[in-house]
Amino acid sequence: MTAVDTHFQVDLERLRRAAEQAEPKLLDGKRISQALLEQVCEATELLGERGIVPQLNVVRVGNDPASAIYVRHKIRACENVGIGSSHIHLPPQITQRDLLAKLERLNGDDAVNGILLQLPLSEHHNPNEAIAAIDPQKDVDGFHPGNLGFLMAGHAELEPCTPRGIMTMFRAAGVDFKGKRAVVIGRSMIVGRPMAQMLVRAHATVTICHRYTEELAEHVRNADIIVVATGVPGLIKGEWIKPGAVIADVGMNRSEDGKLCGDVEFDAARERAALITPVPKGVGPMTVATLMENTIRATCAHHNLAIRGGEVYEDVDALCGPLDQ
Ligand SMILES: NC(=O)C1=CN([C@@H]2O[C@H](COP(=O)(O)OP(=O)(O)OC[C@H]3O[C@@H](n4cnc5c(N)ncnc54)[C@H](OP(=O)(O)O)[C@@H]3O)[C@@H](O)[C@H]2O)C=CC1
Ligand SMILES: Nc1nc(=O)c2c([nH]1)NC[C@@H]1CN(c3ccc(C(=O)N[C@@H](CCC(=O)O)C(=O)O)cc3)C=[N+]21
Repeated sequence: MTAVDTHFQVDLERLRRAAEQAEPKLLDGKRISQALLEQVCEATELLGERGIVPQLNVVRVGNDPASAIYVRHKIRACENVGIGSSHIHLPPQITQRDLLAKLERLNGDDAVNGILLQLPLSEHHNPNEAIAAIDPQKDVDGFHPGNLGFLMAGHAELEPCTPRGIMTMFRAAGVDFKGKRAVVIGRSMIVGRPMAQMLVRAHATVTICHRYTEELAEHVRNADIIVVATGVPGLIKGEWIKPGAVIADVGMNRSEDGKLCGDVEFDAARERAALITPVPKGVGPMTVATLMENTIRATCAHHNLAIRGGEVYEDVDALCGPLDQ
């Protein structure tokens, strides 16, 4: 599918069939993620035949309640697909130095294929330094500066899960990127910026908006593809949506009654859009499934294997074709 699929190639056709089952206008992340996880499961079975069990290690610092929920989702996903997991929960007051030492230990542990440092950390930590301390080959979040650099260069092995999951969902739904106007609202390192890179690589014309963007509504009105990741509920109004636009809503906002909602006025936007992700059951499950996909990729790379079309290949270099988009 893309240049980054050297070690594990997902069958897009199967994801397409899942996308087709969705309700009208719905970009059904839950359904597409299940089709992706099925393929991850098959990959763990193939690896299991060779005595290899992929292993993901999640490191969580402090007691952020949302982080606790997300980590639980990730560990449960590992259990469901046959990936081994462990969860290291560190106290909020752990020093930066001790945190780095923990990460170093995981880097050196040959049984660990993926390391995920759940964000946010505590106030006194330096997250960039901590992320940079993770072995880039185990960086299943794709946040290491080396991996982000490879992403910009067009050939990262491990890419950030949320934007990659959104691209997978778009591709499963047959979204056309070439020459289309894409607007990304939010410029974080974990979502907005890598998202914009992936869209531009797919030949969209990309605008990145943020807090200081003037006339946000005008940018959105012109967009064929809209990705919103701000954490501001209802920021994007339904009436701004160009008829036929495709929308991925990354926002995860919890209202007082405990309900989740995104950054887009869902009902009004759905009226006009061609496709829109719901919250929940949209981008979130794709993020988790892509984390599983990345863990397989890191494991295969570690063992110099490739999994494609239900087969395991040992001579990976011979498989690497020319870079595509
Ligand atoms: N479903 C999933 O899998 C995931 C969901 N999330 C959710 O997505 C949301 C964003 O996450 P993340 O990227 O980490 O968040 P950050 O807080 O790191 O970034 C938010 C971005 O939104 C921009 N922004 C904030 N307010 C406005 C505004 N009024 N107008 C325009 N832009 C604005 C900020 O601009 P500026 O840079 O100028 O401050 C910033 O770039 C959160 O709700 C988070 O919980 C995140 C990751 C995964
Ligand atoms: N190192 C790191 N990597 C991350 O990938 C990372 C992170 N830190 N910090 C926080 C954000 C947020 N994030 C989500 C993952 C899954 C759902 C998810 O599964 N959402 C469900 C609902 C969850 C619920 O019930 O609360 C859904 O949308 O259907 C949401 C958000 C990953 N993040």
